[in-house]
Amino acid sequence: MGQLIKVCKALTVAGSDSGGGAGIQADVKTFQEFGVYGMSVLTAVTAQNTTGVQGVYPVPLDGLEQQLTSIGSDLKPDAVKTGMLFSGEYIESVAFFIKKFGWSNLVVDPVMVAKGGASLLGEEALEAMKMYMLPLAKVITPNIPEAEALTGIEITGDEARHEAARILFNMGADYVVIKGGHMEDEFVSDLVYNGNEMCELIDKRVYTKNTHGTGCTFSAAVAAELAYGKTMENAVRNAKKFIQTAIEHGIDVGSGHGPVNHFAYRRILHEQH
Ligand SMILES: Nc1ncnc2c1ncn2[C@@H]1O[C@H](COP(=O)(O)OP(=O)(O)OP(=O)(O)O)[C@@H](O)[C@H]1O
Ligand SMILES: Cc1ncc(CO)c(N)n1
Repeated sequence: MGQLIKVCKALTVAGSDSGGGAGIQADVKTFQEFGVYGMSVLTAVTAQNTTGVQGVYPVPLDGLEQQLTSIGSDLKPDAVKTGMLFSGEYIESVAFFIKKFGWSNLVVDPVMVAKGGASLLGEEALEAMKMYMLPLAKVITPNIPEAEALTGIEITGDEARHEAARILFNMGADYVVIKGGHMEDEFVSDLVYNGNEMCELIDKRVYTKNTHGTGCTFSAAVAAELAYGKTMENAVRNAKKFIQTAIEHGIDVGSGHGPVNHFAYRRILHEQH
């Protein structure tokens, strides 16, 4: 007779990346690495590889809603992460179901544009993101261009980044993490704001072209840690360690921007023991 094991569960609501480095695939791989049971609701299928995005095919709205209902009627996630949400209409629907099922520990990664420049969210969706998703978020994890789009502030230095964090906090998230991968410094700093204190998570910049999926992986790691009941402070600190190791040991596949290494953290821990 098999033994049944109780596990923590995390759900990602995002787009599929056929190339396996970002989107749903990055999220579920990351959940697995953290020992969390991963579930997924697809908003869209992207035809994508390390050289870019070749196509975006949304899942029909009723298909999105049925997936959310299927999860909600049977499996209660301990944390939920959203990534590519495709459109304002889809955002409104996802927010409706999150409220309906009372899901908490929501990590909103406001994915807008893929690294190569392809749009993953309609411009009309910005208002829906602010109106429906941010008030539900435990944490929002924009990169610099996303923080700029949501706040209307040009982030040219620390002062502006702090101001953007305050504005995002006032839109309703309990915590704001503005990721610093897009800045050019020797160290990469992610700014964390809880409405009270600003704190920075800092590590050395890795000079590599293999950074596909960094944002998805970081926010999925935060969700996995929240699913375990970790505090936000510990969740973001451990997620930063996880992504740093994954970038340092990037994977050599494809001819373009290769993916980060989702199993590096576990491998390295094993090698050390
Ligand atoms: N070259 C790098 N070296 C070290 N850490 C990095 C590097 N690039 C990004 N990071 C880290 O990776 C995480 C994601 O940051 P980034 O700003 O790249 O997100 P993103 O733009 O949303 O990523 P994505 O390409 O998936 O959309 C952050 O924790 C950031 O500090
Ligand atoms: C499906 C998907 N979601 C998110 C990103 C952001 O990197 C991507 N490239 N593809």
